[in-house]
Amino acid sequence: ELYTALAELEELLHTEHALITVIKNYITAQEQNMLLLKRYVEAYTDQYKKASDDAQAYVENPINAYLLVKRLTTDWEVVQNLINKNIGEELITDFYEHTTDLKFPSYEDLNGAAVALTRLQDTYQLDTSSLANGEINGVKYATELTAADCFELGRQSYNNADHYHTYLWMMEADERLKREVNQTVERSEILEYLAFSTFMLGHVGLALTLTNKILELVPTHERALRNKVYYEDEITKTNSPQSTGENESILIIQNNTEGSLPYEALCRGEIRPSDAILAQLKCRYTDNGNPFLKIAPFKVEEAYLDPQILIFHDVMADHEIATIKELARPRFQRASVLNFFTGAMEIVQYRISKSAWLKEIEHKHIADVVQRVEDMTRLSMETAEELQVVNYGIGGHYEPHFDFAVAGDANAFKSLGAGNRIATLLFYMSDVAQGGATVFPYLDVALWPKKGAAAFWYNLHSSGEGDKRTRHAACPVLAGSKWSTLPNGLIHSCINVITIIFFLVSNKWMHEDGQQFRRPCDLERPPPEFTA
Ligand SMILES: O=C(O)CCC(=O)C(=O)O
Ligand SMILES: [Fe+2]
Repeated sequence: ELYTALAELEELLHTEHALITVIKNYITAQEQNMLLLKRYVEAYTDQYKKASDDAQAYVENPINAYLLVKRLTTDWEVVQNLINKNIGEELITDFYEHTTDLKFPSYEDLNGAAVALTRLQDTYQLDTSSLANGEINGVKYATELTAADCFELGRQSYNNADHYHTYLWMMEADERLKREVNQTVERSEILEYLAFSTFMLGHVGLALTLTNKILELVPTHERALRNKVYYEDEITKTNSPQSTGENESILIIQNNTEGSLPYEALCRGEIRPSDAILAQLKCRYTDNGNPFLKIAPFKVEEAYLDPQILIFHDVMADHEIATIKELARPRFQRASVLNFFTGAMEIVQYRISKSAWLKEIEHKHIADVVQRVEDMTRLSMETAEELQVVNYGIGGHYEPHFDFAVAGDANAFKSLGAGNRIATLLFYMSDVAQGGATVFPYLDVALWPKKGAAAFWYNLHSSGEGDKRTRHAACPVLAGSKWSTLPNGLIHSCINVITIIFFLVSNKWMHEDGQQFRRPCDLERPPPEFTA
């Protein structure tokens, strides 16, 4: 699976280069073969012409007689071999034998990439035809899609039973087909998918009109003939209105309920905290009381006050970022999520990225970063020595979630080692051209990734209870590549009823240590007016 991390998609360009080479080799070999065949046929024609002038005189010459026999025996055998020669098969077998290190995307990748595009389309409210023009928010990023490219997007949506996007992309394919000189797809095929998706979206009248169009193009189209009867029956049975064409298309688009989730408006940068809240936010230098930081204090920006969300600027150097990326690349695995009911780690559509874990002892740069986390947060890193490196793929995202385990859930606690995740520190290791913000739907806060910066917030109240206001999401990456690093599991140590139960069932309780002097426990509770 390659589409879930951009770092892996890059490798596909090597594959593409190898494919270009093999196709070129095939053409050269085929051309040489043709050249030889042309020479033979010219020689045959030449001799034949000479012979036909006077056949008898020609064969009376013993050399001519010999050559005639030769041409029709060994020469002909050579020619037959040239005609029969399967250059393609040889080249392809050889290609696969010698390029075992090349990565090939699978059909799941194709489907994943197509779904990602439709997700981006919804989240960022991108108009289908601009996207097909290779434009994202007015910036031209890619080449134009052909009718066949749009058709394939529609077909992938159809495979996922996503009729709305099937409809949008098949409409676009049909539009584009009208303008294509060398048509890349059959119109009847587009119309078939269009008819089916409009029917599934509840517009049987339009489905019938589209099916009639198929029959104008291919009067013997068997499926269309059957569907026509079915749709006509359906119209009489349900007393459905006849098609209104254009108006009905508008209705289909307006009735779409996808893409209207509130957090997506935050992803688009349409919402921000009130001016009253923003006016209170400050930037400052801080040494966190650490003498070591006196001459090089941290640059801290407040992104929100209650709960506090901080941005630390310039806390990861370019050379550290390069080391971390290099170490993580070969180890990427699809990020999974804990199933609270079964306790198993699962791969889910709502979290699309790849992760790798790096240990402090692997490289000085990692140890330096881990030490910096301790200096920044004043939390002990004893229980959080691993760094999780994340790279998001096409449309990669993580839908709204809490970073703390839901109270009362023994499985969730088990996965955390010991105790709940007290805080999250998120290093951004790349700028993201468009999209990819970390958003907090309950706070109207959006943090835009900035290379070398880090976001920090407490997930738990100091009582140990989860702070529901910290619910957050990673918005889909619209353009660019998003890399981030999270020290894993900053562990809280407040002993409450849940953790006591956990102690009793776990043998890892020795890890439950470290933060009690850094962030003392108290009885602070979530504000009563807030219910998530
Ligand atoms: O990458 C982001 O913006 C957020 C990631 C996140 O929420 C997580 O990994 O828990
Ligand atoms: Fe998170």
